[in-house]
Amino acid sequence: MNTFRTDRELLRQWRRLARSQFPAICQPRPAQSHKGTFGTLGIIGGAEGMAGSVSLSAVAALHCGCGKVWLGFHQPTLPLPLLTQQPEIMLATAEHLLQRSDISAWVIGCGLGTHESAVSVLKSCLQQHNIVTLLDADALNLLAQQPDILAGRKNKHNIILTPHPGEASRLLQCSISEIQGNRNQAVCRLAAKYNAWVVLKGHQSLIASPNGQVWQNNSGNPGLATAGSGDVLAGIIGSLLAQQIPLEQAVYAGVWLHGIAADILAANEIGPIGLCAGEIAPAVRWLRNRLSETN
Ligand SMILES: NC(=O)C1=CN([C@@H]2O[C@H](COP(=O)(O)OP(=O)(O)OC[C@H]3O[C@@H](n4cnc5c(N)ncnc54)[C@H](O)[C@@H]3O)[C@@H](O)[C@H]2O)[C@@H](O)CC1
Ligand SMILES: Nc1ncnc2c1ncn2[C@@H]1O[C@H](COP(=O)(O)OP(=O)(O)O)[C@@H](O)[C@H]1O
Repeated sequence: MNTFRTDRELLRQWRRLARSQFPAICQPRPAQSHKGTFGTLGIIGGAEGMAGSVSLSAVAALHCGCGKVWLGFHQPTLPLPLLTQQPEIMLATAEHLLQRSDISAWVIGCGLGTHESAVSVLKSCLQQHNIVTLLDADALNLLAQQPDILAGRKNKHNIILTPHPGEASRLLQCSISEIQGNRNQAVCRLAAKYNAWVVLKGHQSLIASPNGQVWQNNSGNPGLATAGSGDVLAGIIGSLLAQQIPLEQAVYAGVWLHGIAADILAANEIGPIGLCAGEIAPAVRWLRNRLSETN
């Protein structure tokens, strides 16, 4: 199941790059490890009609190696079909999940919606918990509408924003063409405005640190331009954060793994045309295991 053909030299190059730039994701699992060793990711979003978005994030997070995943749906009752699709994932309402104190990292926003009730869920997440938190999709749309949402937050350097150009244009109140016309400047402006880590997604995603250092990712292909692919990225980065991979490496490596997975899939005749977001996770799992092999 899910074995991918890859050119040996290419795999050697990926190993070299990963071991030099993000060594923490290349470590084999210690023999004495248990599920608690690899952290618990809490994912909040999935309002009515959008349960698929957080489900994609959660499945990707498990395939990327975190120990446990909790899904908190922004719905009064749980969407039951998901229970059978991936029974490893633990389910709760957003309200209940936010009461837990055993979460190692949060991802919030995929399919969250932008109603008033979503604002209070986002505020609770940011204010009750001071651990590393990734904001995507509707969490970014809410932040664009209410920039003071982050105001009560003690530590903003453990906040990661992952806008696509449309979300970036809302956050900076400018046009998408202005963002795309100078992506480097846009990602720096976002990092400075919110004093946070920012991934400006798209072809050659850019990552800016809160102090304005920019890194460009070169993996990936237009197969990733498909519904839910950003939700998968959020799950991958969240998974690495939950595993206590240092924040900088988790963000860089998450973006890189997501892109290489799409390249592996395309080389195996899965896309780029018609690649589905749910197909990315098994390729990420395969790749992480190849990177941690000793030869
Ligand atoms: N299965 C599911 O439940 C899915 C739920 N999703 C969720 O649906 C919600 C809304 O997503 P929508 O796609 O409707 O809204 P978006 O805000 O993502 O996109 C709306 C518009 O923004 C612009 N835009 C988006 N990406 C762009 C880019 N890369 N470059 C230039 N312009 C761009 C386009 O004009 C686009 O029509 C989010 O919360 C998201 O997480 C989506 O991720 C898709 C899958
Ligand atoms: N042409 C492309 N080349 C490389 N990566 C792409 C391309 N188009 C989209 N992507 C990647 O796919 C993901 C899309 O995310 P997003 O727009 O948030 O999707 P969704 O909201 O449907 O989940 C991002 O990680 C982005 O960098």
